Amino acid sequence: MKKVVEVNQLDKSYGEFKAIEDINFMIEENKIYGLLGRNGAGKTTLMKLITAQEFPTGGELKVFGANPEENRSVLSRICFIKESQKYPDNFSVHDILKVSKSLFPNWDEEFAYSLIKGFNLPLKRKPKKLSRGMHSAVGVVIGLASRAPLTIFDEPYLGLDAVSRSLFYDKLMKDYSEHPRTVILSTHLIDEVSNLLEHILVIDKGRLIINDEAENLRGIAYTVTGQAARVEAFVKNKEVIDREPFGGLLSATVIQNKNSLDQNQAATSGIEISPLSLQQLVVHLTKEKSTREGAVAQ
Ligand SMILES: Nc1ncnc2c1ncn2[C@@H]1O[C@H](COP(=O)(O)OP(=O)(O)OP(=O)(O)O)[C@@H](O)[C@H]1O
Repeated sequence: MKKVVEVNQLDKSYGEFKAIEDINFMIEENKIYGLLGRNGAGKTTLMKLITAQEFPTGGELKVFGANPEENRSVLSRICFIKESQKYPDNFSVHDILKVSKSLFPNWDEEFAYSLIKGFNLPLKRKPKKLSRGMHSAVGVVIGLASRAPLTIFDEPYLGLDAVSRSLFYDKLMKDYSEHPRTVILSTHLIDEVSNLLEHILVIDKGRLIINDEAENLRGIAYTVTGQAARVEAFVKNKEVIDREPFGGLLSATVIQNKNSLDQNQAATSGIEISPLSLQQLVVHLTKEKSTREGAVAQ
């Protein structure tokens, strides 16, 4: 297993404010990572550190085994598509593709133009004249066609409609299976992409609170719903991360493997057990009243 990114005790402060605090993780080659968290959690800051657009104030960061700062051999292997990516005003979409081709050694011209067609992008139009969704689609095309060994998408689809987002996910999956590479996808549309993601990193207030395989997370939390007293009895001694009462009913969210939940007891008490989606799990773990920081980080 090759390490693409290694982060040890990483800190990034802006003056007194700690945007990233004591983060440790590793990104392996040829996997799709989801970088998730609330607004202002520190996701973009972390991506900027990895791509050497910002510099750490503490700790160690290695990308492809080296410090990425002003390191051409590292940076030439990265494609970072940012939310609201900027392009020169006088460039047409065609010009942007031409420059991209010269920047990315693995660029696939044919793939790029097939994506342009798929997203209905007008080649001669300048960025200022593109709709918001079209503007995002240009970034998506570059990110995919770059085939960069480390491709990072930071909320790449502002304004992209559901059809175009679905096209993005399909193309990403298909191309990734034919040309494996490492992808980091930061998004708030977690349910939409949860099937694509193989490993999940969740940041909350600058700290890493989840670092786990998506598969493991799919089975760690359940919602238990039923008559309030029976639910309370059922969840006694279990780790409850949320309680939502309504009328005489209670919906409690527990962190527990379903296999170790007593299905018979649930059935006889008229309790329903349903798995929490990745999005619900992230919401539960990062909402304000949560005091679970660090609880599930490895
Ligand atoms: N240059 C800067 N100077 C001061 N504070 C900054 C700077 N850049 C980012 N921050 C702060 O660092 C924190 C993390 O910001 P960041 O952009 O990394 O969040 P994010 O997780 O990407 O959020 P979003 O989901 O809203 O894009 C925020 O509080 C932000 O205001």
